[in-house]
Amino acid sequence: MNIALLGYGRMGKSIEAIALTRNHSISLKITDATDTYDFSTTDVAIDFSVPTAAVSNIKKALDAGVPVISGTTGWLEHYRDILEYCNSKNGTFLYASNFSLGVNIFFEINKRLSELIANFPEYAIDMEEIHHTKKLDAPSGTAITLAEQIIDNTNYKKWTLDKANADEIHIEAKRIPDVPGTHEITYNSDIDAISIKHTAHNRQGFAMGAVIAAEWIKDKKGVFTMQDVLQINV
Ligand SMILES: NC(=O)C1=CN([C@@H]2O[C@H](COP(=O)(O)OP(=O)(O)OC[C@H]3O[C@@H](n4cnc5c(N)ncnc54)[C@H](OP(=O)(O)O)[C@@H]3O)[C@@H](O)[C@H]2O)C=CC1
Ligand SMILES: O=C(O)C1=N[C@H](C(=O)O)C[C@H](O)C1
Repeated sequence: MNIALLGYGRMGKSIEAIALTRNHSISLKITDATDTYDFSTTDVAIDFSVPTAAVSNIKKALDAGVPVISGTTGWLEHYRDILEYCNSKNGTFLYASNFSLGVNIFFEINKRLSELIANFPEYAIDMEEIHHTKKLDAPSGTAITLAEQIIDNTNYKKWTLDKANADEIHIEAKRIPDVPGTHEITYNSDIDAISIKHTAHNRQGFAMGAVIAAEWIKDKKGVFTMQDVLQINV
């Protein structure tokens, strides 16, 4: 399979390394909006770029009739527009805030734990995410997914980076050099605390997940998620 890399930073390079070990080739590397987007030999495009470039990158791939995967975070206010755009082009699109198998298992645990805790208001929630200092967005896309899952199952109404009201989920976003990605959710009562935590040791899980998603999506039409790819259900 020929893969176009829309964004060739930390993740683009990790994806390239894994794609080559799985006998794929890289057809295109884009690092700037002024680059030439020649998709003529591309089977699937993978966008891991910057929040301000993701929408344009995704649309360019869809315009060329190329299935596109995006892992870029920080652009999700345009997610619905992209779904409509993809459908209007009879195209193929998959976004995930986190492509790693471990985090996708963690998402399912988070959903179940929040369902269980929903009936017990004595537990107050706190969420922490830690990433490297070069990360452009806060909170992380993964933290937003986790918070949205909890909001779907409980009386919490929204998430905030600031001091939270009782019906808000506080997300503490810490930036520490070289940390690939840590997410922890704690439910605290006067009596005890329940915590779940995922720690990425490196970027390999994200990159492997993106390549597996690209292999899976290649001949499909429509809008998909990593749940479709991994079929994890608790
Ligand atoms: N979903 C997931 O599983 C994961 C998502 N991410 C997300 O992926 C994104 C990229 O992360 P990471 O690789 O660490 O970031 P990097 O900053 O290392 O890479 C981003 C790259 O995009 C380039 N770029 C800038 N403008 C454009 C453009 N118009 N088109 C294409 N590329 C462009 C940058 O070039 P330059 O440096 O010259 O500006 C840079 O090389 C982030 O949003 C991050 O949050 C990261 C890990 C996992
Ligand atoms: O920027 C990163 O590095 C990461 N970004 C994603 C996010 O925002 O959740 C996924 C992972 O945590 C690493």
